[in-house]
Amino acid sequence: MVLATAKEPLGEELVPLSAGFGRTLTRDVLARRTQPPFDVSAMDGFAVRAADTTDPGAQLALIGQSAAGARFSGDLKSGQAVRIFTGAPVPAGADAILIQENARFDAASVTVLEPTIAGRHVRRAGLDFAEGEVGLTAGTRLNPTELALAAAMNHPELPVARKPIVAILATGDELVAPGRDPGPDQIVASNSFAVAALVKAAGGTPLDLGIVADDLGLLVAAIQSARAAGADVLVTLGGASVGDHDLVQKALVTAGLQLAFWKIAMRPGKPMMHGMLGDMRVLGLPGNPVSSIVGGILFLRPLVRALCGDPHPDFDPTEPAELADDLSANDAREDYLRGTLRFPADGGLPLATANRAQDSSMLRVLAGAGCLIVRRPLAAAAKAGDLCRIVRLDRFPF
Ligand SMILES: Nc1nc2c(c(=O)[nH]1)N[C@H]1C(S)=C(S)[C@@H](COP(=O)(O)OP(=O)(O)OC[C@H]3O[C@@H](n4cnc5c(N)ncnc54)[C@H](O)[C@@H]3O)O[C@H]1N2
Ligand code: MOO
Repeated sequence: MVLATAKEPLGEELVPLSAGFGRTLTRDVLARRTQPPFDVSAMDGFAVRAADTTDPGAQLALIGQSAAGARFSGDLKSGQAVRIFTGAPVPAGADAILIQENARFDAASVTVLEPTIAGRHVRRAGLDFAEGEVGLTAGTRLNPTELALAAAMNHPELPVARKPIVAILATGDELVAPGRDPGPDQIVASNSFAVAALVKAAGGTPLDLGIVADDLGLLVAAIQSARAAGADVLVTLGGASVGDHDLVQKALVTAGLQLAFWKIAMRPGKPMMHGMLGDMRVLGLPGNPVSSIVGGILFLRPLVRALCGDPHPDFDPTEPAELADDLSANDAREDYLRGTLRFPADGGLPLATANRAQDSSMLRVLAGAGCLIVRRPLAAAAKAGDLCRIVRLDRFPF
């Protein structure tokens, strides 16, 4: 349902290559030229006709030089050689390179020490790609190698999806920003920093709306400020449950939210909500730090990827592992247990151990976790050695 709100990328912009890393292409990118554009030497040595080198000791007349960026413009004939360097155009009439280690030479002549064969050390024109070929496809999230390829294809800038703006609103009378002096009943707000980093990692632009107290009027004003700022997505943190001070849903509805769902069969993250407020997507994450971060990984990241035009935003973030310990049967909520990983020396599947403490307030446990162990709703008890699925936290993607 969340991804259904992001069927199309948000729009296109051209960015210079230097700003392309991590951006998602909106179109196929075709080669604007052929690479290499001409036959090129792959080695330092001599351009020759291979047939002239079959007899060790054969002597060839040295008639000129071809360097990278400055070709030899004449024709090479039988019995002749041209001094050549890596990256230089192979002269017309030559069909092979004799590397200099296999020759003796002076200013006028070359003596063959080892024969070469036709085509040896010659990179043919178009070896890498030809003009008009598709080098990169729409939906690609640009990595370093792809940026280099785009440059080689002679593109100074690339068409990419506009970055989604994700407004992040922390709620709660008890919250103060890090580094302040919390009052006697207050705690330090932490969730926004994780959610903002997840947004960035997924390719969006986080917009921190700060902390708003549990006050209907203030909440409605903050929600409206997200719309005014042009947010594509609003993430609220906290106030999602059923308590008297959980006003976020009421404020969202007052501001015009069309609620799509509230509460899911998941632990952590049960009181999650989602809907549309005009054309702004809203994800209401629970306030417990672990709940908001796990919800961010499983729901917000795919949404941001979809808005960037990723053709597979719903890819499965889980991978196989082996349970290191027994696990008891699960209840009706899909569970994401914080766990540690060990990697067997034989290169087999990682071994996952569920942490004893699983309270959704415990950030130190989450930060020390290598994975989330996924337990399906109503999963039967499991034994050490059983296969399981994990979401790795020690590396992307998440
Ligand atoms: N009677 C019921 N009570 C609760 C239920 C329920 O089903 N029935 N669900 C529980 C579950 S599960 C969760 S999760 C929490 C989530 O509730 P809220 O989204 O309303 O979250 P808050 O009450 O605002 O906060 C929960 C907890 O997290 C702290 N918090 C909030 N925001 C932040 C932040 N930005 N940074 C750090 N910590 C934050 C807050 O102080 C609370 O301790 O509801 C259960 N209750
Ligand atoms: O399901 Mo709530 O998110 O754990 O504590």
